Amino acid sequence: MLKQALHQSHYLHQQDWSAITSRARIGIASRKVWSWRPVVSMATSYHEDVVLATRAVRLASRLCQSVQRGLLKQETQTKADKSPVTVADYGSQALVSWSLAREYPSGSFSMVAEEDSEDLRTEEGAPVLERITQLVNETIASDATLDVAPLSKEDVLEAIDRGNSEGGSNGRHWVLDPIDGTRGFVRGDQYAIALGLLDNGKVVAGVLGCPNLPMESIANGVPASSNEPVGCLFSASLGAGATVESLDGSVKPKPVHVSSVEDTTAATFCESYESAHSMQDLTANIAGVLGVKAPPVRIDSQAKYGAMARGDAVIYLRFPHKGYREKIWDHAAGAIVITEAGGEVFDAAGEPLDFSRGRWLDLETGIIATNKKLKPVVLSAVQKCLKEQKPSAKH
Ligand SMILES: Nc1ncnc2c1ncn2[C@@H]1O[C@H](COP(=O)(O)O)[C@@H](OP(=O)(O)O)[C@H]1O
Ligand SMILES: [Mg+2]
Ligand SMILES: [Mg+2]
Ligand SMILES: [Mg+2]
Repeated sequence: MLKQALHQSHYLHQQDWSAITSRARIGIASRKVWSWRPVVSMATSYHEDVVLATRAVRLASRLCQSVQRGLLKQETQTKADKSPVTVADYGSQALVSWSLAREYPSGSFSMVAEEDSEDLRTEEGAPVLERITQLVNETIASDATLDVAPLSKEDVLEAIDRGNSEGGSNGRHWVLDPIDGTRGFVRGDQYAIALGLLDNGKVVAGVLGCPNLPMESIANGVPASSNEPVGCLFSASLGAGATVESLDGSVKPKPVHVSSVEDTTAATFCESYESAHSMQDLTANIAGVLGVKAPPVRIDSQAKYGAMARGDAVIYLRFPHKGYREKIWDHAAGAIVITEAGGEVFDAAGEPLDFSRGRWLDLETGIIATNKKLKPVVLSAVQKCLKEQKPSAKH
């Protein structure tokens, strides 16, 4: 009902919207005026949403960086689904949620996010919650632009649980993966803070904070050391293109474009570092059919989408093992960064990903990203290899 009411208010206030200059819109938006937002249309600008998302992702990135620097073993728990979750996953979700929700009138904020507070509300979770609250407050206190009272443990739990929306095809919903690539994070490798925005079921904006991704190309793998700054922030919004800037703000945003390579033998591909997340024998077959010569670039998280958006790799192949269901937060921000950089993200049927169905993505076997020119030939190689796959290894 609430979503329906908000949806209607977008229509009611469309005239107000068009009367306001874009400069004023940004100023007003940051002063918590949201109810007059229009429904998605060609004329809709999501610039101010990107500004808010960027601020939230930068804040969360600082917490993640600080935890990764001093990562202690006891700061990693195992969730029931056997994926690791750290105090940084929770802390990042609490910070992004807190940072965004304070810009909305009470009750009008909706977010679909990976984590929830259930384990933190148990006796065993009490010290973990204590630590998360401390990290969240340290991060807020270190930001000179934020002059607010410290959050209580209850505030932190509430902020985490604001991510419990079911999303769907109506209204606006933020989509958050507070740490994508937790395994990479724990290993000291790549991870991303991935924040997208859905408007009536379509991803309209996205920000990817990649604290360990070098600003220089990783086409030949991630260099062990580099003089270039490390830490990228990719952002995109519908019709406005995609950009990369440094996470610390020292390098200003510049437009990014996917690779224009048209010859698959000159193409490179990327995939998950974790072989449990994608069938690497299948992706090797697909690469073989395409005549790809270079070995795959294997990195964790949606940092792959960011790297691809600036041309570091030409094709992204992801084929989870049988029974795995993809979640929207693992792809929403990355998908818009790629599409706004001129690429395409699709499943094995060639269909774009459908983010309108709730917390899960229902798709036809696998996720593929590449440039528009290569889509048909990559798709045909994918379909050929899937057909030839032994029935036992099939999805
Ligand atoms: N068996 C599996 N198959 C495919 N993806 C999986 C998986 N188990 C976990 N994942 C997802 O893969 C994500 C990491 O992506 P990548 O493989 O590109 O590094 C994880 O995100 P989290 O780390 O946020 O849990 C998780 O959602
Ligand atoms: Mg996880
Ligand atoms: Mg994830
Ligand atoms: Mg995650």
